[in-house]
Amino acid sequence: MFSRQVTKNTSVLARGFASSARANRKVAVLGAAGGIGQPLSLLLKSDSLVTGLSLYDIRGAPGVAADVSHVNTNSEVKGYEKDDLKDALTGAEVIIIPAGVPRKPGMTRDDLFNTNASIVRDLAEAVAEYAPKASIGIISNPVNSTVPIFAEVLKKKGVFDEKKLFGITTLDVVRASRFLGEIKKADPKDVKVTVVGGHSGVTIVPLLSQTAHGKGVDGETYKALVNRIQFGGDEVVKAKAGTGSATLSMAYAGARFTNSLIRALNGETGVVEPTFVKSPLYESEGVEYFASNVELGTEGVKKINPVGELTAEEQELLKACLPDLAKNIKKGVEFVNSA
Ligand SMILES: NC(=O)c1ccc[n+]([C@@H]2O[C@H](COP(=O)([O-])OP(=O)(O)OC[C@H]3O[C@@H](n4cnc5c(N)ncnc54)[C@H](O)[C@@H]3O)[C@@H](O)[C@H]2O)c1
Ligand SMILES: O=C(O)C[C@H](O)C(=O)O
Repeated sequence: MFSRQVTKNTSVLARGFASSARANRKVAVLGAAGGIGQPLSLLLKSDSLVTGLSLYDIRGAPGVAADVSHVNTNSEVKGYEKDDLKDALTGAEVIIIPAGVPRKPGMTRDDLFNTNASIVRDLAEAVAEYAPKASIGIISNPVNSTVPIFAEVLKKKGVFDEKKLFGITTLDVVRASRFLGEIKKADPKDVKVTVVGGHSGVTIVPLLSQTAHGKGVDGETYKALVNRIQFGGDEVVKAKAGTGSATLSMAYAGARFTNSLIRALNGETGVVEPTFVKSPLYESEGVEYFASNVELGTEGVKKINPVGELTAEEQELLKACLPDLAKNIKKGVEFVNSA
């Protein structure tokens, strides 16, 4: 799937680990029996960089694990459910979390807060206890709030490392690349779009001017494209008519992010992914977490790239994003600290 990377991976692994044991890259998926969790687990099983898979869900993960474990790649797969979180997390180096409820038509991501905030908080407590040094990727919505929730729990437990906590916003760039590719009749693999901000509605800020294909898009086409990137999630929620939100494209995006993270942890240089992290970029405006292109390294976040030059339209988009994002972040922080 990630063939270009895989070719590169092989050479990096060959260089970095030829004379030693293969790096332990055990990945835990929390929420592994869900709409995202199942295809994500399959994609991770087919990633040669993943050496072990620990699949946890409150229900159903042992069945998913038994199924996925028959795929003939080298990694070990184990399934855990109910109270087995300790065993699921022990030894995990990367933890990807799609646990929580998805939207139904008419809902915003923030409407999921009441249910998902406590799920994410409880999982964070377990991670702090059983895998405090792991790198963590959060998929559960609302990402703009669940990442701060996770961070606050880790801070309270004294194990927060801002280099190792990521909100997964890869789906926004996957969509942007596909939608712009459709308009420009270009292969999406050649269409790289930077998307910054957060992961919901107007907090999603595509920077089309920064890509050759996006530069010439203007007028109504520009407006419609920005709207489609910002509200692509709603398109899927509506089409699924009450049965959930994006699962397959999210699994693809989550597997891509995980593959990039592991390549960087393994020592590959120049690995850049967009992700929602603790960021200095707009901290002075009360926005403590922000998604931008982030260079990943052996310790997690290596360098947070600035947003670059913006057009007047993009400045307007950013102006609309920041207050909403600040509110979502504050809500997450207060959820943990007012309890
Ligand atoms: N970041 C993104 O771009 C993005 C994209 C799509 C969906 N999402 C979000 O991902 C989440 C999951 O979506 P889905 O479609 O897979 O939902 P789903 O309902 O199909 O699956 C969620 C799974 O989480 C499990 N779960 C619930 N509480 C748990 C807990 N405490 N520990 C472990 N597992 C638990 C459930 O049993 C279920 O199997 C939603 O919040 C959704 O909004 C985020
Ligand atoms: O739209 C949703 O609720 C799920 C996800 O955040 C998405 O962008 O598809």
